[in-house]
Amino acid sequence: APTRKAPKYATLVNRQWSNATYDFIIAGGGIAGLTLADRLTEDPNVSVLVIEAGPFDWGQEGILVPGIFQPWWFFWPNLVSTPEPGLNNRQVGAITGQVVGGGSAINAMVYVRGDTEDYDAWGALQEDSTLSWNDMLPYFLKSETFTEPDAQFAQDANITWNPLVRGSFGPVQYTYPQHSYPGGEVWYNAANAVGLPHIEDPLAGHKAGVFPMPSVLDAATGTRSYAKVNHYDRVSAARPNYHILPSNMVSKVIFREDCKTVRGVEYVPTAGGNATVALASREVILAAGGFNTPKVLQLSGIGPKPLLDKFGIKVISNLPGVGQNLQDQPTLTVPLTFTNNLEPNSNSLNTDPAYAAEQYALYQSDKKGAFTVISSLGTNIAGVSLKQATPDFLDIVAAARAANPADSLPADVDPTVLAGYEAQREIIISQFENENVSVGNLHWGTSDNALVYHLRPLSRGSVNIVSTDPLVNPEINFRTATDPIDQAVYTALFRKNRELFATPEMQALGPAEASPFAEAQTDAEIDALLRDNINPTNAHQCCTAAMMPKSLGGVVDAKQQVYGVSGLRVADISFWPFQTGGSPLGTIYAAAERLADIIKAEYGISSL
Ligand SMILES: Cc1cc2nc3c(=O)[nH]c(=O)nc-3n(C[C@H](O)[C@H](O)[C@H](O)COP(=O)(O)OP(=O)(O)OC[C@H]3O[C@@H](n4cnc5c(N)ncnc54)[C@H](O)[C@@H]3O)c2cc1C
Repeated sequence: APTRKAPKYATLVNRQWSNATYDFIIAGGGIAGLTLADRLTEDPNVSVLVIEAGPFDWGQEGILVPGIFQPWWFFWPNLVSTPEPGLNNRQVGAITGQVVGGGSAINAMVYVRGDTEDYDAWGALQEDSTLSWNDMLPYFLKSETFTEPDAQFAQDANITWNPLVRGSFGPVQYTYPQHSYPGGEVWYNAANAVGLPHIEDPLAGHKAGVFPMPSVLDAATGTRSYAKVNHYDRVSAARPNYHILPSNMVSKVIFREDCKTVRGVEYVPTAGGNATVALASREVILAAGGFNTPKVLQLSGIGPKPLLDKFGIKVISNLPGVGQNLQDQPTLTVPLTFTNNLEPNSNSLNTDPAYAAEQYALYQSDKKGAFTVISSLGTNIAGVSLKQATPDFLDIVAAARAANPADSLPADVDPTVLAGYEAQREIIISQFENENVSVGNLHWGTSDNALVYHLRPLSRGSVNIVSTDPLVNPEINFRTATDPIDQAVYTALFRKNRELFATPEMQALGPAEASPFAEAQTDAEIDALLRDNINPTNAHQCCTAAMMPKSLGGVVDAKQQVYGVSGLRVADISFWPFQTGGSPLGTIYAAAERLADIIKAEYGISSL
């Protein structure tokens, strides 16, 4: 591979010029984008431009301090779903970050890897893929540094871990919040009492049981460890070859005369204005997240031909899967009242100014206390397998197998997309049978609501452009709860949450579900309640440019290269075939580390 001198520009590009040339241009400076940019620019001869739709944050406490958590600073504006057919046509806000660092700058910092079966199945779905849990584990370790909590605190807070699955040298810092509320221990014991055992290490590949949540908290500073800090600030001073252009949106990928080989990108100011072209001598890498990567692909002529034809976009590669296969991890907030809740709890920072002042002083002096916890979240969570959720789990499995997969997708679905869904569906149903694999999470932050998460939906949604204007948001249709099996699984999880709150441990606190939740008792009543109250998104949108064979509606190959063109890859959460049982951030960092090695090997790019 040719080696070239890096251009001598200021590291932070804050002006634009036409036809600037880089080796790699990355669309989107979120988790995947900045991880790749960092690793590729380890070689001083490789130049990288990251074009990011959002601005740099200005170090506000709402981003840095978990207890002050104000994610709305950088929500992508005006993102709303279509009326959701499975949710009584409710329209819901769709959330994703628009800021340097992407979701990592505003997320809830919960760090939980997926199950071993997830990564093994992703690899098995794709020809020539080496992807598996064993392949991913070294990249999890490379991506992160775990700081052990104080030994006495760990013992008191049920924190245990297996050092073999915890990294020590990577850029992403994580530890545990240095705080626990008394109600958290009660809930922990109640979870044990309903058959959810203590998990030694939720990062070891299984987590069907209860555990304290690891958090991407930098133990040294007490602040959020996010991609801007761990993959840009950490290295930028020494990397004149690593540029970020903030507040600009890639509108489309542009191609050479052969209509196949990538030439660069066109981009526009996010606030509106003229388009500019930047050229990539090697590759363009899309890392714009689960909603926007498919949008950029479609605007570039890569997507379902009928959609592209509708907007008069020249078809570069007819890939019916682009923008399909949308999945999230729906959430349900169960409102609660208590006659005898313990104080302090996760509401106390809001209701008790003296407590808040004392905790803030403790945070400032020792990086400990309630401000190390994301406000509104507690510190414990429980993964629940379908068998743990309901003794009738095999009935749900049988019903899922008996159903016709085509009934779960829109009538006009492309046959390849349907074939891919059928393959995924069988994998997910077999996960339902596995007592080690979680299908949901239960969480109580110790105040006035409990959360029930659905991790492995069978329903599939879509993201499709509605305009050729790059500043217009795509149409987002989650199609949550359109598959009846999802409702059966969610009902089992909802009942499991009730079982937990009915234990003597929790009953001592006098909890009651608020109306209309308390009234819902039969399966039919719970089904109706869920349709009125499920939030289709936990901001974990994924899988809209999936790594699967083209015959299965896939968009990228085993090296995450987009089918039908050369010089274009997808690095972000869009490449996932289906959701894992974890929270996404750790998998995205690790997968980007893995992709960086794939690209470096191809071009002979050196590492530090
Ligand atoms: C409020 C919130 C809470 C969350 N909580 C958790 C949690 O606790 N744990 C967890 O694991 N995950 C959590 N997540 C999810 C997690 O943060 C995301 O899954 C993750 O950030 C996705 O990484 P990514 O690299 O795929 O994309 P992102 O990190 O979303 O980065 C994509 C970037 O691309 C930019 N972009 C988009 N379009 C363009 C374009 N056309 N041109 C240029 N730039 C573009 C965006 O502005 C964004 O910065 C949460 C997310 C949110 C929003």
